[in-house]
Amino acid sequence: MATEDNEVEDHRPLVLIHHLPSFKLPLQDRLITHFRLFDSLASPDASSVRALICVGTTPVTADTLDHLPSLRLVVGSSAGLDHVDLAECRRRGIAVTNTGDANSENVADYAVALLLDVLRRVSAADRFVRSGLWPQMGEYPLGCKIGGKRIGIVGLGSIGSEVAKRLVAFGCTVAYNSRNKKPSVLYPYYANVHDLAVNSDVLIVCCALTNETHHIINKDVLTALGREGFIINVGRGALVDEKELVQFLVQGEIGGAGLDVFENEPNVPKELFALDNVVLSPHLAISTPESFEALNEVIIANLKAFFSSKPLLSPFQQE
Ligand SMILES: O=CC(=O)O
Repeated sequence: MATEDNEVEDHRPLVLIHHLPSFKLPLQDRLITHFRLFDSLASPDASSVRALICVGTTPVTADTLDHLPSLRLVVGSSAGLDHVDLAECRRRGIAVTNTGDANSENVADYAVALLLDVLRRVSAADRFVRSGLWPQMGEYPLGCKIGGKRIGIVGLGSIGSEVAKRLVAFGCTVAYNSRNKKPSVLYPYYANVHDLAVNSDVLIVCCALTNETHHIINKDVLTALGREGFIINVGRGALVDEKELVQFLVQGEIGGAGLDVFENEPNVPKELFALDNVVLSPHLAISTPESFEALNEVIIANLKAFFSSKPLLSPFQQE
């Protein structure tokens, strides 16, 4: 429609891209076809905006929401939403979406990659070759077989289920812990993580970070996992008591770890750098071009549904 001064009226709904300077939404340019974007809480548009995209783990706090009196939707660009004050959103009648299961396969692949790397010592072998040590090779420390390992999955949501499927194909056995036993799942269920650890060679942490799951992997669980046990974390850093984990690794009281997430990202405890039985990764488990496509689609679909008063595609549901 043309306005009086012949400018074309812009019907694209207004959306706030909420991000820390260090975070950028992959494929953000594609959103511009559908939405009018701005990215500052200080903008005059903040008072009227109804939907916000939260980029990465940028915090959405009560203070953020105070700038946005008309806000009715927070669209998360991650599966985990521990950086969003969900209780405050609920109190203010603001709906929240996450990425649903759009990236579960990518994250599950990465959990398995970390597990293979730690147990078969792939990154350590790579460092060994690159540092020119192969010609003088004496006894190279052996890795261990994947098949037959008892895998304990902490959080059998869509990521955990994909991990289970993959590791069963490797000949592993799977058991799990989650808030509730899942009636349709045949893997053995342990109501607490300690008992799961006693009966596992590897713990794979895939659950959401909440008040209940904060430091769910603590000293007792690490002790139960034992010197031959391994831990893989693709959930959130604070699911593991990182200080304890570092102590256990430095003292050789657990077998090794594959970590994509840390308690105080991007800071990684320096003690881990010297350990060949630890694989470190900078919170990359979801990051593939395919996953960025899927992420973009789910964000657009949620926003379109919201602005046309249809049911949201992936309202956040706690596992
Ligand atoms: O960490 C990544 C995610 O929660 O999607």
